[in-house]
Amino acid sequence: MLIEFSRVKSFRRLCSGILSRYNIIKDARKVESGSYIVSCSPVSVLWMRSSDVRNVTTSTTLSSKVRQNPKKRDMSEKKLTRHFVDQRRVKLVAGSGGKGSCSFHSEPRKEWGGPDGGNGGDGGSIIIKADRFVKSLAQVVTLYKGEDGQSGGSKNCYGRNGSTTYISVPLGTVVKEQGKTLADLAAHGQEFLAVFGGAGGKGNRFFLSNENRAPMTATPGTVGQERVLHLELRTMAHAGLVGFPNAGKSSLLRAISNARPAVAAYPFTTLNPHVGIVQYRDHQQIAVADIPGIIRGAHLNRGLGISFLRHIERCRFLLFVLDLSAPEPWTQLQHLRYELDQFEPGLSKRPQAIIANKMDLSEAQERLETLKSHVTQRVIPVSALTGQNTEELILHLRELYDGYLQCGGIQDKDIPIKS
Ligand SMILES: Nc1nc2c(ncn2[C@@H]2O[C@H](COP(=O)(O)OP(=O)(O)OP(=O)(O)O)[C@@H](O)[C@H]2O)c(=O)[nH]1
Ligand SMILES: [Mg+2]
Repeated sequence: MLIEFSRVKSFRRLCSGILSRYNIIKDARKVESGSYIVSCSPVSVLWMRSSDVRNVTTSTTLSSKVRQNPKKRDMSEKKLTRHFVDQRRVKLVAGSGGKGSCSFHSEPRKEWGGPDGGNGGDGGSIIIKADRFVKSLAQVVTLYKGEDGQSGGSKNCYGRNGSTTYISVPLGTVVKEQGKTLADLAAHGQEFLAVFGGAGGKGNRFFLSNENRAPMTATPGTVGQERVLHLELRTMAHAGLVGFPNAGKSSLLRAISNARPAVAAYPFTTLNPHVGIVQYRDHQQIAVADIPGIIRGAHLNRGLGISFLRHIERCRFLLFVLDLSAPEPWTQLQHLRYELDQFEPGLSKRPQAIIANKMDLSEAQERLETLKSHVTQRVIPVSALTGQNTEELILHLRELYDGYLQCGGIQDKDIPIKS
C-alpha cells in the first residue's frame, strides 16, 4: 500500500517508531518538497495517526489546521484586528531649526576679534518610504516628531542638522491629505518627502558687513512643517471573500489559511477584515481577505456599510461565498453583484470564483444543481466546517493568481482609489 507523507517530521516519527522496528515499512521513496511515499502493509495504516497521512498535499496549512492545539483559545476580534492595519491617520511634525548664536571672538592681544556666532542646524524632515519587507501599517504610529536642529555656538560653530526620520510602509501605500492623493508608493525604496524640517537660524557672523562690523543680530530657527496625512494600502489582499453575513466566510478562511478569524452562528461576527495567507508547495503565497458580511443596501451605507465595499475594491479577484443552507442561493449572488456594481460600476466583473458553502448539509446537493443551472461560471462546492473539497478551491485560487500574473494582472495602479 502506498501512502504519501506530507511532512518530513511525520515520516521521521513513523520511522523511529514501532512500524520500522517490526519491518512493517517495506520501502520509502523521497519525492519533491520533502514528502515521502512509503509502501507498507495495510495493517500498519491502522497504527498511523490520521493527521500523518494526506493523499493530496497542496497546502501545508490544512495539515496544520488539523494539528492545532484544541486547548489554545481563539483571539478576540479586537486583538485580531491589531494584526493587520490597512489605513492610518498620522500627524507629522518636522524638526525645528536650531537658533543662531550671537557671540564675539576675544583672545589675548585680539580683544575685538569680531562676531563669531555660528548658524543653527536645520530641523529633520520626515520621509515616508516604501519597504517590501513591511506588510501592514500596524507599526505606523499616530504622531511623528522630527529631530530639531542644534543651536549654533561661538567660534563659528554651526549646529548639527536634525536627522531625517523615515516611516517604512508597505508597497502600494497611498498617501492622502484631505482626500487628495499626494503620492502612491508602489516600488521598493520609493520615497515621499512628507514634511520639511525648519531652516536653522543665522548666527551674528552672518550679518557682518562693512556697514556693521559688530552685528548683535542672530535669528531663531523656523519651526518645522506640520501635516496630517492619511495612509492607505491600495491592495489589501489578492482575493477577497465576499458574501452575506453567516455565509461561512470566516470559517472558509480558517479552513484554507493560517488566519483565525472569529466564527459564530450570528450575523456580523466579523467586524473588520482579516487577511490569511494560503501557502503552496512551491512557497508561493496568496493573501485572502475575510471581509465583513454585506447586506442589501450596503452601497447606501446599510449594515456595516460602504467602508467594507471599499475593502473589496482593493482585492484583485473575488471569491463569492454563497450559503447553501438558504433556500435560493443564486439570489444571494445577484444581490452581492448588484451591491458591488452600485458602489463601483464593473467591480463585480473582476476575476472571480463562486463558492457554494455548507455542502455538508442534506439539502445543499439539490440546491447546488439548481445554482449551477443559474450561473455560467464554475461553482466550487465546499464545506468550510468539515474541510470537504477545500483543496479544489485552493487549486482554483492558484489558477486565478497565475492567470493574473500571466496577463500582467490588474496592476496596482489600475485599481482606482476613491477619495
Ligand atoms: N454546516 C455548516 N455550517 C457552517 C459551514 N461554514 C460555516 N458554518 C457555520 O455558519 C455560521 C457562520 O459562520 P461564519 O464563518 O462566522 O460566517 P461569516 O460569513 O464569517 O459571518 P459574518 O462574519 O457574520 O459575516 C457558524 O455557525 C459556522 O459554524 C459549513 O460548511 N457547514
Ligand atoms: Mg465572519
